[in-house]
This record gives sequence, structure tokens and C-alpha cells, in this order.
Amino acid sequence: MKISILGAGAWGTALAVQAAARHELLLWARDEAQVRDMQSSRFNERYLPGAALPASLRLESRLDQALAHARDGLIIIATPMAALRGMLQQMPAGARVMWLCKGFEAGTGLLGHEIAREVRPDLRVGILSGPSFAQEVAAGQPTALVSASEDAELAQLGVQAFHGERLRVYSASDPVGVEVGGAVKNVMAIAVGIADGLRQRAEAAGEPGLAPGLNARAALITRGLAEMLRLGLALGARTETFMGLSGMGDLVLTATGDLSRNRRVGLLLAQDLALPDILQQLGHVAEGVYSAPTVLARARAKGVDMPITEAVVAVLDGRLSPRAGVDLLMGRQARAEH
Ligand SMILES: NC(=O)c1ccc[n+]([C@@H]2O[C@H](COP(=O)([O-])OP(=O)(O)OC[C@H]3O[C@@H](n4cnc5c(N)ncnc54)[C@H](O)[C@@H]3O)[C@@H](O)[C@H]2O)c1
Ligand SMILES: O=P(O)(O)OC[C@H](O)CO
Repeated sequence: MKISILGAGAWGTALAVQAAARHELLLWARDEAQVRDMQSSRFNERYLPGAALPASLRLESRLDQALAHARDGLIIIATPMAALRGMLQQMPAGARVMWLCKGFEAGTGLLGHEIAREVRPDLRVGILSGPSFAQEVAAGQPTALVSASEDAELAQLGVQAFHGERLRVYSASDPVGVEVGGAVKNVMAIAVGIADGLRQRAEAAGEPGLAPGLNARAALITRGLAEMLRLGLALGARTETFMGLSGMGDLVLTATGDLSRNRRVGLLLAQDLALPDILQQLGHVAEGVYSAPTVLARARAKGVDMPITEAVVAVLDGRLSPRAGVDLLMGRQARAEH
């Protein structure tokens, strides 16, 4: 199959590395200099150092060439969420397009499939999601993904494109649930990062005392899943999707795995680093930072209670200290679990 992956960040590059042996794969980056560097070194030093780019992988900086390559195949948008609208607008009429971004669009608060419906209803669209750190996928470590679309044929095309020995790809028909899971887990990873960071800080000072421990981490993940589910159901998703790879699976990975950029944002906030410095230090997108306020806005519009998200937004805004954020959650009134 001819596949063009648009966006040569960590994730687009990792999937290109994995699938290049089985398909005619093209990786597009908007930055000509980056493409030249990758062509000469056969590495993507800036975004995924250490992963050799297979000789068969075509590297391209001209978007028209990348789109022409996958005219009869599959186009994968691998940019951050902030670029999805602009990319969709440039797609050829009727193209088969899937995206990897996980988030709500800042400003509009829309999920990817809602943006696509608004700007390009002619496209056949879907999402690839699930618990997947780029570095592990590029190294060929076992990973499971989900290919989701209301268009069953397209969901299957996503499976054919990436299912292989090292990547297991399941199909799904609930893109709303898959997108809500992928977006909300990033916010929860920031929350768990904050709690774990407070513990690390207290332990380093020799005063573990009342800092959030492993019990708090389990509670945050579980109540985070409850928030994700409530918002998802309000937006029309199905419960079982949140028990799957793009819900529970990605939430556990991102909240507990130190390779997560969103978790790292939380860990560093707990060290009292300023958000702009943290983002500069990461050098990669941390979608939860941009999605958190839009998750909250959509939840409020639907009358959905999301206290962890609310606390994360207040910490990101600087209205609450990380410590006060945890205290706020613990100080809430008793209620029924379900
Ligand atoms: N890294 C992972 O492990 C991983 C796994 C699953 C999903 N994702 C999701 O995939 C998306 C991309 O993540 P990433 O890790 O590759 O990010 P990254 O920060 O490593 O790279 C982002 C890439 O997008 C490019 N880009 C930014 N704005 C652009 C624009 N307007 N037009 C074209 N290109 C643009 C950048 O130049 C860069 O190459 C995010 O939504 C992320 O949540 C990432
Ligand atoms: O590094 P993060 O926090 O963007 O997470 C990467 C992937 O989404 C994990 O599935």
C-alpha cells in the first residue's frame, strides 16, 4: 500500500520506521532542512534520535508530492492537534485520511472528527490511537493500537497499514470514544505527574510525610477514568471504548510511564518550574497542556463534573500550587463512587 505520513516528529517517524518494510512509505516534514538532514544521516536526530530510517523510506518536504504519492493509498496526519485543521484543508478531494493527534483543538474545543466534519466532509477519515510511546514502537517493542472510524473499510485499511509482527492493531467503530480517551488521558497524566512529583520532592527532602503516595496515584488514575467516561458518554461515545486500549490502556501508560511528555510536565510542575520553561525543556508537544482548558469547557457545557481536570487547569494557569491542587481534590465532599 502507498502511505504518506505527514509530520516527522517522534510519532510519525516511529510509525514510518515500523511500516516501511511492508509498504511504499513516504515521510513528509514541512522543514526542508530537517528533510535534508534526515536524507543524509538516515536518522531523525531532532525528534527521534537513535532510530535508523530504513533505506526504503522516502523523505519529502514538498506536500504536493507527498499527497500525490498516497493518492490511491492512505494519508496519515502525524502533526500536533494544533496543525490538524490546516492539514485537513489541504487534503485531496475524497482522500482516505487518518490522524494520530490526541487532543481537543485549542480555541474551538473540537475533536479531530468534528474538525474534519466542519472543514472537509468529503474526506474518508479515522484515527489511530492507543498506548504507544514512539521510542518503543521505533525499537520494535510489542505495542497494540486501535484504528477507529465510522467507515469500517477505512478502519480496516488502518489495520492493514500497520498491523504486523511488532504492532498489533485492533479496529474500532467509536471514533468519538477513541478521541475522548486520547485527549483526556493526557490531562490525567499531568495530574498523576504532579502527585508523583510532589512525592519525589518530599522524599528527596527526607520528609515523605503527607505527600501523595502510590494510593493517591491509583485513586487519580481510577477517578480520571471516571471523568473520561462521563465526558465521553455526554459526547456520544460508548462505555466499552474507555475500557479498551485508547481509554484505560493509554491512561495507564501515560500516567505511569516516564517516557510520557504529559507526565513529565506534571513532574516538573511539582518541582515549581514555570510552564514555559518546562515546554522549552521538553522540545516536543505535550497535548494535555493545550487540551486541559478545552476539556473543561466542553465538560461544563455538557454539565459534566471533572474535578481533576479543573485542578490541572488551575495549576497550569498558576491559580493553584501543585500542593493546593492535591489538597483541593482530597477536600471534596464525600459522594457515591458511581
Ligand atoms: N510521541 C508519541 O509517543 C506519541 C504517541 C501517540 C500519539 N502521539 C500524538 O501524535 C501527535 C504528534 O506527536 P509527536 O510526538 O510526533 O510530536 P513531536 O513534538 O515529536 O513532533 C511534532 C511534529 O509536528 C511538526 N509540526 C508542528 N506543527 C506543524 C504544522 N503546522 N505543519 C506541519 N508539521 C507541523 C513538527 O515540526 C514536528 O515534526 C501528538 O498529538 C501526540 O499526542 C504521540
Ligand atoms: O508523551 P505523551 O504524554 O504525549 O504520550 C505519548 C502517547 O500518547 C502515549 O500513548
